[in-house]
Amino acid sequence: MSAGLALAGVSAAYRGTEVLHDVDLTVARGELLVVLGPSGAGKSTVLRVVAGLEPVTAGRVSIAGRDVTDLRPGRRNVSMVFQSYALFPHLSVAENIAFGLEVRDVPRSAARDRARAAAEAVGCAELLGRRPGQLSGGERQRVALARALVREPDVFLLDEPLSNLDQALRVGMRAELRALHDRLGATMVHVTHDQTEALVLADRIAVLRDGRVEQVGTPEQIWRTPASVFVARFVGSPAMNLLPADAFTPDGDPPPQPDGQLGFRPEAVTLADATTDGGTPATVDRVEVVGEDAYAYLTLDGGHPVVARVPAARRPAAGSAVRVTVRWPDVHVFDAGTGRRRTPA
Ligand SMILES: Nc1ncnc2c1ncn2[C@@H]1O[C@H](COP(=O)(O)OP(=O)(O)OP(=O)(O)O)[C@@H](O)[C@H]1O
Repeated sequence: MSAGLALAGVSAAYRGTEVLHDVDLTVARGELLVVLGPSGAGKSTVLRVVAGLEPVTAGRVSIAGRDVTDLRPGRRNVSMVFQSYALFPHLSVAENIAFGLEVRDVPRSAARDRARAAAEAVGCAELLGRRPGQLSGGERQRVALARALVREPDVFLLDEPLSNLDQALRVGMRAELRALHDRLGATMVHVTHDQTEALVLADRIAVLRDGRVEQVGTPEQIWRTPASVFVARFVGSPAMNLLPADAFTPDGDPPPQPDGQLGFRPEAVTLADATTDGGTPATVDRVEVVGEDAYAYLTLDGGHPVVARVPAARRPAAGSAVRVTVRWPDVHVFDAGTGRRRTPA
């Protein structure tokens, strides 16, 4: 794997309080890595450390095979796109895009040509004469991307660039961003707290929790074999069900160590009439219909809550009694103490 970016044993602190702890991450050249985690996990700090905006307290950062740990931001050849877009309001779109080039002494006419090419690449060439105040959120986002692009960086750092857009625009821009990545063959690190965005966009996802890397894997690995209860519950909506092993008996042959905590996704749950044999008795507390799907919120006999995803056309009625079945192959077993995965990957 040729190295686009590597963090090795990186720690970082704000005013003496460590917020990144011994982070190891590698991003291959041309790879799109999404850093996913809840608010405060340290996602932005990872980007700031790579960009050189925050110093490390331990570890090394290298970009395109070059150790940049002690280099100032301007010498690292990275471009960062912020959630706020950070455009200069008094400059035109063309000047905003070219700004990074002019401070680098690129001649004016060359800078103008490159700004136009970057604007064309992200579909905002018709906006070059406007000012940021005259743009929609989606248009500002394109301009911010063009400004990152024009510098031809070794690594793009994207800090929640889609979070200020409405849902429809976010979905559209997400696909465009992925297409742009593929066209450029760019090395990108994209930060988000949105698990769907991560699953759709990423080559690989790094899940961050309290300043530590909890798991790194392809979207499929993160989804199918979450390494811990934290990852299992963070990815997927509604969240994976989690029960103590003695509260519930799945169907079929159990794995070698069926004790600990059992996790299963809402879509792994089958509901049957209360009069059928087998399964665990439960009561339906409430039902939410979302288009073709329905989410049934249940309480098992014994008091544990479970969510089931079923076809809306076959949803149970609130207040009714049902039987809940889950098959062992759909069950993830986690250690009750550490929360780490027990069932093999
Ligand atoms: N300038 C700062 N001074 C002190 N503490 C900070 C500073 N910036 C961030 N922190 C703290 O560092 C930790 C990590 O913050 P960071 O912004 O990297 O998290 P994040 O995962 O990007 O969160 P969000 O999704 O909310 O942006 C948090 O506990 C935060 O409060």
